[in-house]
Amino acid sequence: MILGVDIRHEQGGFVLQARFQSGGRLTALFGPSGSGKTTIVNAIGGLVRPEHGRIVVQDRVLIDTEMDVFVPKHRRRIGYVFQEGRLFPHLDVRRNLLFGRWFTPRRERTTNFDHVVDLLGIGHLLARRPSTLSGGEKQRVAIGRALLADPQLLLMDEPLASLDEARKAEIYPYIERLRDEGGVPIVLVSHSVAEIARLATSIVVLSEGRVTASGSAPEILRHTNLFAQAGPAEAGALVEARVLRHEDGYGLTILQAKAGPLTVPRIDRPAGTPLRVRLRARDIILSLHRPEGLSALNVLPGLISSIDDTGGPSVDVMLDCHGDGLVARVTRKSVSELGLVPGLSVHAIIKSIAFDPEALGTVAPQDM
Ligand SMILES: Nc1ncnc2c1ncn2[C@@H]1O[C@H](COP(=O)(O)OP(=O)(O)OP(=O)(O)O)[C@@H](O)[C@H]1O
Repeated sequence: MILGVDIRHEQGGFVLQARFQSGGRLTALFGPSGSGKTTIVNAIGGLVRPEHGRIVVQDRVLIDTEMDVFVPKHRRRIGYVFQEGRLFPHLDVRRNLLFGRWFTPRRERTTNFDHVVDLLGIGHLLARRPSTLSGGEKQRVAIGRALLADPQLLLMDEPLASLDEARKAEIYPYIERLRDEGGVPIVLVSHSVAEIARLATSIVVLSEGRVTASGSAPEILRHTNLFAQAGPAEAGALVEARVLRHEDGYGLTILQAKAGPLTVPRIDRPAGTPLRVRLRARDIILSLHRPEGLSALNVLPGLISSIDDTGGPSVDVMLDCHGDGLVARVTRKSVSELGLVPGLSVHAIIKSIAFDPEALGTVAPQDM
């Protein structure tokens, strides 16, 4: 277990009572404003002292109120990356990066400077002052500074929230590399389902100070009702696929997933690249028979594994498509008229343009 949190804390009229464990390399904390995400991050980092409970990071107990253990902030070895990078304006990038090390005892400094610079692609920025960097570059430097302090855990509290979509897209691949090659587990606070679909290996969903769900990213994202606040059907399945080939004449790429081949708008990655793809529940329709004469390019056969009926007009139908878990959001009327029940074989139909390009990320093969 990388992270174990079981705390109770009151502040103002707000009661946080959060309990979860995560073994994921990137754990996303997701929930509406005021649900307690930052309070949890601050409790892990030592900025908030919870009244009751226990926090364990990489088998090290940071807080245990029953045992009277409270490791002070500066002894925790927790890295922080804030929404605005908080770099020192009077120091160049190299000195900003090295600043991270000053608080780490010499014998514990194991992170290699050049490796971090390379991982984050900031070698060409070393002599520059923060005021001359773009928002995305500043965040990459802030991440590097936190990493060079040799943390046991990296806390990122909405690190991309102040960036526009283009800057976010520029920084995602670096966070993916950090997740897959950085060797430091990450806790990321995010409001965006697309962002966590792309980056998270584990997800903790919070609501009003309580954990409403936690588990692996593919498992949690399939339950669309957990993400109701982000839009009626923002959630969907995460599947792992590889780039099979490109059809340049049509501007398309064919991916291979366990569920079958998937045709998507062209992705500029070489054949063989592993990717995670988010298939939103609202973009999938179901058919009892293999359709013919249909313009949609993706038709995946599968079995209904369960039906999530939360009482509203739409229902989430969980599918097992040769080992890939998909979810389709259909009307309650369709469930009844088509006679959809667990065990029935169906065809999932997805338009190729329905893939969420924002959520298309690379994935380490052992991830999913
Ligand atoms: N120092 C404090 N004193 C009193 N109440 C506080 C304090 N800090 C936060 N709160 C309250 O605790 C609740 C949880 O806040 P928190 O910042 O953890 O939420 P959040 O999920 O991170 O929200 P956001 O997404 O808006 O950042 C809120 O109701 C907030 O008003």
